[in-house]
Amino acid sequence: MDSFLVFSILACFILHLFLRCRFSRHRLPLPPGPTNLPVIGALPFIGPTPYSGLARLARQHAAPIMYLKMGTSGVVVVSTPSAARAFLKTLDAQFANRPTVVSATDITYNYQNMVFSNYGNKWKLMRKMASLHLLGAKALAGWAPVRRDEMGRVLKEMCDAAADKKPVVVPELLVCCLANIVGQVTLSKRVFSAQGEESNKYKDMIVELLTGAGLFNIGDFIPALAWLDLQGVQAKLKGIHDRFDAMITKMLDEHSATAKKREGRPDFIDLIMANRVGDDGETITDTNIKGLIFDLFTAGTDTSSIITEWALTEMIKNPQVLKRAQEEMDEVIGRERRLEESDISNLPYLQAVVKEAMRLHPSTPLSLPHFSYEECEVNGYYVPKNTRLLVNIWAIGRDPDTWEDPLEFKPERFLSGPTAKVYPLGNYFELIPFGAGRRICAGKLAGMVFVQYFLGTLVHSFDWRLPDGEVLNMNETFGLALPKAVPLKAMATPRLSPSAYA
Ligand code: HEM
Repeated sequence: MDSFLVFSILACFILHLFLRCRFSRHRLPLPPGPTNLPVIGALPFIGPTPYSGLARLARQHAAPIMYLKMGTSGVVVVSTPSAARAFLKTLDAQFANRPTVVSATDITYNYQNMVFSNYGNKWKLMRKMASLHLLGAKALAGWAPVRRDEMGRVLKEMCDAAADKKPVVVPELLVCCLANIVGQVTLSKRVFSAQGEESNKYKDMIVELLTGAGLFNIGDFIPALAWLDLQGVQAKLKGIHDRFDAMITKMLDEHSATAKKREGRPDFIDLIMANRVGDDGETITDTNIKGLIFDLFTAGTDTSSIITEWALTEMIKNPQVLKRAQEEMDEVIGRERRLEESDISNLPYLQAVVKEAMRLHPSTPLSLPHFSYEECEVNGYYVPKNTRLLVNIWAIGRDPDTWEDPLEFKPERFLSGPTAKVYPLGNYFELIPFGAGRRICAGKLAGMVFVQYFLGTLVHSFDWRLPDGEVLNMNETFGLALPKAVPLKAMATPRLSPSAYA
């Protein structure tokens, strides 16, 4: 009897604590933010470029953590390093899901890819396999020869253009090269024989996809209106998905027809197929495999190309930066050979240039949306369940309390002074171009190598100038990614011994 009484008192006490906790949380205020209009919420206040519109609203409301309604959906936007840390470190597990949005249904194979699947066993298995066989440090080192070979082909194309006194369109060369790298390591296939009409069509398709996916689609925020597809976004994305799916299906068919030729030399898809069941019985399905291939071709090509293009553009705009980077490379590498990946650790100024480009021109300015199914409390605010999280990477990189002269391109800030030690792989919330926490970019190591190796090679191997009569255009086009509005077209003149390009 006594123990029953003690148990009852304890149970009442716990229930009381639980209710009090719930009750008091509800009495906490929501984070500050703009007025929410009925049905449309704060959508009209955001403007045409959401990353800068949301940064402006956060400043106006003094709200590093800002809450607003986009349509009928609750959204938290974080715009400073400490606000990002509060969500991507302290509340990371809770916000590690992705929202379900109508415009993503097709392009994610109904959320069966890695990028858009919810946090759970399937996602963990896909990430583990990707890290083990493709994107982790050891696997990445294994395909360095593919990167070297593809970069060599780019150099030859550029030398031909220089001999013909023609300019090169930098993102066209880079995306073609990256697609060929991803194709080879994933499916043992060079996707394009050379940069040209086919590869440019592919590039346009990715740009269209990322622009469409980044648009604030009304149907995603007011689900009752989704069937109307008012902006035509859903139809457009479905069209792009169908084209991509046809390309992936064809590549997979060829892949299985050529399996014998690869015996003893498995590629990523061979390895996934051979290890598709996890320890807990979770299985990577054929649809997951298609989704993964889709992720690698989309997330793995344009992102690195965009940052390399911006970095080179900033160097052409700031010739003293270009000159200092070339001097460093001439001293470390000389002019008799081209840059190798193993040189990068000896090129601190090149590394600083890359970090500065990632700070000022992050390729995914609002990262990818996160989602929490549970309510929570953060810094004295109440955040309801079913809230989306947008991390404003663009605003964090320009935060005036963190960065001196935030709008200036100054790689030197990463060589000495308070921000010298900042590194962009998720531990320093001042610079998170790849995000942070559990959902941090699965290809972050590859992304770093791509940008440093490509940029370094382009700058070491060529002198750069704009075609006569042209001026540099620094405008951005917003989508999920943030490319230059006008692709960088420039004259590249070889500066190494001819044998270095062989
Ligand atoms: C400089 C280049 C790159 C940048 C700036 C970048 C940036 C990002 C960002 C911001 C995210 C979202 C993180 C989040 O949700 O919090 C992401 C996710 C992802 N990225 Fe990258 N990325 C780059 C290169 C790559 C490459 C080369 C690959 C693969 C070949 C890749 C594959 C992925 C995948 C699979 C995800 C989804 C991860 C998940 O949801 O678990 N990325 N990336």
